[in-house]
Amino acid sequence: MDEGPDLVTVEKPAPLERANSAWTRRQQAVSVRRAFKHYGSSQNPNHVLSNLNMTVAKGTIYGLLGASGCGKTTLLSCIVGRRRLNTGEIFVLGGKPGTKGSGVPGKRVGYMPQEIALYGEFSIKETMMYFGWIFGMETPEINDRLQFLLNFLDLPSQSRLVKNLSGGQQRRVSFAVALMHDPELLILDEPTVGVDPLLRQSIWNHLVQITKDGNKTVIITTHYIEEARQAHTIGLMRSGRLLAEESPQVLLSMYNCQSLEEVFLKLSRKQGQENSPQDANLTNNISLATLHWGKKEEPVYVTEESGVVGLNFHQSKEILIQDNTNGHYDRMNGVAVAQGSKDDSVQCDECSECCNLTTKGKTKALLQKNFLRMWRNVGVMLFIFALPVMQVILFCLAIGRDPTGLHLAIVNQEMDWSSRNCPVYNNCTFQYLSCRYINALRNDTIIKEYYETPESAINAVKVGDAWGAIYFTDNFTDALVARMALGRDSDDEILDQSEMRVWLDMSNQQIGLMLNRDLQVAYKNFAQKLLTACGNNPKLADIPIQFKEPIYGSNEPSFTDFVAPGVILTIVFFLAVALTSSALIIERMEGLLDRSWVAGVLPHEILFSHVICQFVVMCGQTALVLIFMILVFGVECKGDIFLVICLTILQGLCGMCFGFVISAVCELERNAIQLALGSFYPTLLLSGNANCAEVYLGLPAIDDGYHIVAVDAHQGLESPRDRRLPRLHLDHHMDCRLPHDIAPCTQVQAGLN
Ligand SMILES: Nc1ncnc2c1ncn2[C@@H]1O[C@H](COP(=O)(O)OP(=O)(O)OP(=O)(O)O)[C@@H](O)[C@H]1O
Repeated sequence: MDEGPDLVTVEKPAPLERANSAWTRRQQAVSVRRAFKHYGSSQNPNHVLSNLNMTVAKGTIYGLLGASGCGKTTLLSCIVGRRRLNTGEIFVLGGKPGTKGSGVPGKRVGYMPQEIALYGEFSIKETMMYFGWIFGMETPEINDRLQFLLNFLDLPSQSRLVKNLSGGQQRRVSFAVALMHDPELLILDEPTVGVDPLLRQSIWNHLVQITKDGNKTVIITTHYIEEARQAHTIGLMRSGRLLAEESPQVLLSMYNCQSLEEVFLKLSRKQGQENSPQDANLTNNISLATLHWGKKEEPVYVTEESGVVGLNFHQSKEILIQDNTNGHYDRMNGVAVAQGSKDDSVQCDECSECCNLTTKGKTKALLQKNFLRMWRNVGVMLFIFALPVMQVILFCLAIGRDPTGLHLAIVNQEMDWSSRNCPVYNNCTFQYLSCRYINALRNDTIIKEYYETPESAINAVKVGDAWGAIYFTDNFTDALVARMALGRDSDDEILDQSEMRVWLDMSNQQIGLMLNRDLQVAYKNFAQKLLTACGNNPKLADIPIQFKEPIYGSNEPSFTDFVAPGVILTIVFFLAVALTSSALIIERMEGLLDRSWVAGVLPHEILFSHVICQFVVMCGQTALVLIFMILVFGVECKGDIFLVICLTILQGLCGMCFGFVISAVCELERNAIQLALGSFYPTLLLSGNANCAEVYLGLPAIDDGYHIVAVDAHQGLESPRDRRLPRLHLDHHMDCRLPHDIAPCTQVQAGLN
């Protein structure tokens, strides 16, 4: 039985060697050392990369193969700087990804993620423009490159929208984006899925072509293992480790296999057998060393340098390097200083770029992206512009007006029920005062329905046919006259008979209070007219409180005007919350944010572009809302309109910030929607905008001025106890002829005349 190849352990390097090895690592396109990565909490981690070493030489195609879920995408996302390792080191193009001046993420890499990660609302050309501008390319240059890529990848017309393309076409557009700026390092996560064999071959040919001169490097993952034969190196990955890292030819001959698939299966089986629980933490180097390689005499090279895993690793790399037409090998070994200085100069340029907040191209690309996405989405456009207008119209039509058509069940035992005759006298006649009072009730809000008995009227209220019932006794007029004439000498019976009795349905507080108010206002009007007809001062009908011209507002304030500012602010605030709270989430979920970040867009640039876009939208919404409120519905604006606009926009900015917080803390769109909706009432109620809250909660939108009148009149007239209080007061302290008589005096005066 064959024994595995010997493991050649390399001694711990001396300081100079270590410096050299660090230098050598920087010369590789990608070098990963002792990489560990897990998802989830540290208590319950899901280990994805376990002590992984990987070396990708410059100017090569590196095929990363492995079963689904073995960690390929995770490794690639760490290489492009989208994720961080838990421990370990990565060098990409001489620098650590994510550090200033490394150019990674940025235009030095071209990344094609596994998901499509393209804006569906964009055409192919717009997609290319977007990424081209981000990469700092000029428009004519982008156009040239676009033509080449359209032909090369056999793409449909450049004006076709990405969302209308087939899955395979979308993948090709995604591939074209990665190739767009002709990057130094191309990272392709399954680019050939859904691509026909002919095109797949031409893609591979292209990759071979671009790596020929040694300046471009490609890392590619694929599930079509056999197509990876065209790669210079193959990394076979399993369970977060590299089982082998070799050239395809060496692997095939080493394992005596016809296909790479067989090699992979062999290696996987071996690893499965060898990987007992106790050696699970050993490095992949050691587990490989224990494999039966079939070439007993050949040692496995395990050096920190190569991160070696397979046989003859260092050799195969040398061959590749020597193959490079521009003498890369020589430079690496002999002209190290020159190479180093080249890298330094690259870093320096990048540094000066880093100092700028953003670039013109990125700003242009991001702004155009945000506006185009909105413009092309009919739902979003309606949401942005039609919704606020609709809300304003509904508010102005539905809120602040008195309800109309309220049925009132009237039982008037003074009138002739059979002929329904209820005569109304407008002179100083004390007959049928009940009919005169009923005539004073507002006809626009109250629909008068006559009933024969109090029981039937009350029943009408109970079954919902009327909002209230009012009852006049058969000698109401006489009792009222006697009450006015006798004043303090009136007995209980006179007082009782002279009262109209009212039963209201108060289940709807707003309607109940409004009817209450109208019944009392009608009494005031009735008394004033009677006093005037009898030659008395109608003011005697008033309660002795004189409301002067208000310091602010008017004596008859409009409820609509009162609530309008709150409604305007609420509309602008919550529309801003709704628009921003999911903006980032959708892009994040579709992998669009990741792709833009890998292309070199920074978080503050994304935020800035959204703020600008949202600001423009908010200005439009503010203009629409104010035009409809003030110009169309005549809501009064007495202050400075400029201040109104500023305050409204500031409120919108608050909504936008709140939306961004939601966007940042929520992973899924539905969580964001839940949080945005759930925050509606707490925000409304805690913002001090109680009037607005009243409207939204459906609380009575009763005019404050009337409310006070209603409360006073209520205290003076309704309950027997309250009714006596003013009288006692009158008995001891007041003369009814004084001009400041209180309400009961009105009745006395009216009766005396
Ligand atoms: N964001 C994440 N949170 C938690 N676990 C994750 C996350 N992303 C990936 N994983 C897990 O990490 C493991 C490796 O996933 P990864 O996507 O890197 O595999 P892969 O080799 O690219 O698979 P495939 O070939 O199917 O794309 C999987 O078990 C996956 O469930």
